[in-house]
Amino acid sequence: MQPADIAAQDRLIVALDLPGVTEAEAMIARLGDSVSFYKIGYQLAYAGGLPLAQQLAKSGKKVFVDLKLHDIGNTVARGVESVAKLGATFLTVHAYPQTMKAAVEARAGSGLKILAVTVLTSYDDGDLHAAGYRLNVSDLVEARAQQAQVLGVDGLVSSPEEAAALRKIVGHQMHLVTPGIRPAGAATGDQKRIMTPARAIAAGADYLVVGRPVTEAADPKAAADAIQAEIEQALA
Ligand SMILES: O=c1ccn([C@@H]2O[C@H](COP(=O)(O)O)[C@@H](O)[C@H]2O)c(=O)[nH]1
Repeated sequence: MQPADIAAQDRLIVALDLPGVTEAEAMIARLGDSVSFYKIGYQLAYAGGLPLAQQLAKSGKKVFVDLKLHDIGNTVARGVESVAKLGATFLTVHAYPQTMKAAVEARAGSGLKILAVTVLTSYDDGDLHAAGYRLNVSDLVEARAQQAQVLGVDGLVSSPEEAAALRKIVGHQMHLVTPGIRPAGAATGDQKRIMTPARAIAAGADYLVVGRPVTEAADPKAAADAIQAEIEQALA
């Protein structure tokens, strides 16, 4: 799907980083029609969130299963086959060649799209060097994007800070999905490479992943509506 084909409302993906299914269902009910795309990550997946993912997909919402898989190829492939049965739209794997290759082969014939996590948005150059990498963030993101493209991965997860450079490398053939989104004045938390929703869209991001600025807002629906309005304005 080309970016022009993505409905504006689907560009906001709300991360349901909540303790359980009861809390997640309450948040989904509060957000109502304001949000059409949800992300289920570690916290909720390990607390019964995968059946909820299936239920959400059946109800017409789009679902991003953010499990950031990374293991030997066979294990990744079998995990991808299981997630493909949930009806989810996106599944993340870490951007290591063996992992990406196994995931892409295993999702063939299903509607599931594989996203490769390039460099986590909570990392800066110092964090990468502390982890033993010689490359800085932008060089590693770009190198991994090139490998992902060659391997047929469907999309990339990066900070919006890298979106413009990634567009030049991968064109419009891959989805650019960007966490690290902070509306002006929002708390940064543990994110290090951040942008506002408007700047992320202007930089070329297709999808914006937003968790705490929505789920921890006093009025989550109003927070989501404000981000949707910012996205629409940036697209106009
Ligand atoms: O590089 C990455 C990859 C994934 N994430 C996930 O996105 C959300 C962001 O939540 P906020 O509360 O808006 O910070 C969260 O679920 C992460 O696991 C990411 O932040 N960075």
